[in-house]
Amino acid sequence: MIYTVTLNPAIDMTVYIDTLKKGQVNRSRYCLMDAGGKGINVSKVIKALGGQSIVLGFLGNDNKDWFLKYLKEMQLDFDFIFVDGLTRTNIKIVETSQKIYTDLNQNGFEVKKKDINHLFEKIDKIAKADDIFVVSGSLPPGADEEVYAELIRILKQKGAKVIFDADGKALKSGVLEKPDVMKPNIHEFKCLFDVDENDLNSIVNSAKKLIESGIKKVLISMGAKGAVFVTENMELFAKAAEAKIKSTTGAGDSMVAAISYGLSQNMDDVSIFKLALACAAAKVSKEGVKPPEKKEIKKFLEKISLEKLGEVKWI
Ligand SMILES: Nc1ncnc2c1ncn2[C@@H]1O[C@H](COP(=O)(O)OP(=O)(O)OP(=O)(O)O)[C@@H](O)[C@H]1O
Ligand SMILES: O=P(O)(O)OC[C@@]1(O)O[C@H](CO)[C@@H](O)[C@@H]1O
Repeated sequence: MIYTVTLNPAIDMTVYIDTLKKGQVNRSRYCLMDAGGKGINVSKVIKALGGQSIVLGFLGNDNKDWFLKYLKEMQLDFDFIFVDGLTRTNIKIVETSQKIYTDLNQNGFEVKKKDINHLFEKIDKIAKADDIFVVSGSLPPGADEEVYAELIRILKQKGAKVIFDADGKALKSGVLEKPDVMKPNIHEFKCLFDVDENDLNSIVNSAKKLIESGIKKVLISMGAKGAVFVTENMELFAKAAEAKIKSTTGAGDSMVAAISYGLSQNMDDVSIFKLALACAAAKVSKEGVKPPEKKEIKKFLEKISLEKLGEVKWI
């Protein structure tokens, strides 16, 4: 089974506006609301791919009804730990005139020590060998930066596979526990290594250090510039597939969905990377944080071309 773990979910409010004017009253053209947070977006795309997953993590008690209704309508399975307070609302501004995408993310509800202990106990009970756990997103206030590291330790002791996507100090401590797969974007990757984001070789050489440390696959996403995939056997680069962009939110999560689904189906690395790029392109073609449909993903899959590193001309 695939489990996605989201400790800081969010109601994503995507606001479409021609141009955002700072310091003025702005009126949106329209706005979409989605139940989000990284792992939840991953589960949406796993479902679109025809896979099954269970959403785990925390959810705020005070506004849980709307959120749960959304997940039920999407036919997603979930098993949350409910905590005091409101699940945060994150604002995603899409400026249609200039294609600028701005995120305004909130801190989220405060979790207590007992909530964290409950989470560890629950995951310790659930996890079995060969399960796949996606551990992703920011930590809510009250959760110390070691929480992901401890979670990865518990999961690895059980023999579960861990796909990890975090930022900052939580990323730095989690990486030491050697998750099986990592999907940092280039900014997150720069928390770990002092790389020049315009120099593909320096990115690959740093990713190889993670592979040498025992991490099996590292996918570094670079927004519109594409992505790099480094595994024990290969180093690949691909440009982002051309797409009519409606919202970039959740593009990285779609890649994580492809990796987890691909692993659950024993897909090879090349197929996993292609699927990740196709899922990302299909996602950015959707408004708000809506998952793409399988037929849309398939259409993009035909257009993905990979380049072996060494033959790449960097743009
Ligand atoms: N502006 C864009 N144009 C074309 N493709 C894009 C664009 N933004 C993202 N993508 C595709 O989505 C992939 C993931 O994007 P990105 O690196 O922004 O992930 P991320 O920061 O983890 O996203 P998120 O946190 O919103 O899920 C990219 O590698 C690319 O294939
Ligand atoms: O604040 P975090 O947890 O880092 O990111 C949260 C978030 O931006 O990630 C998803 C997109 O990846 C959105 O659904 C959500 O709002």
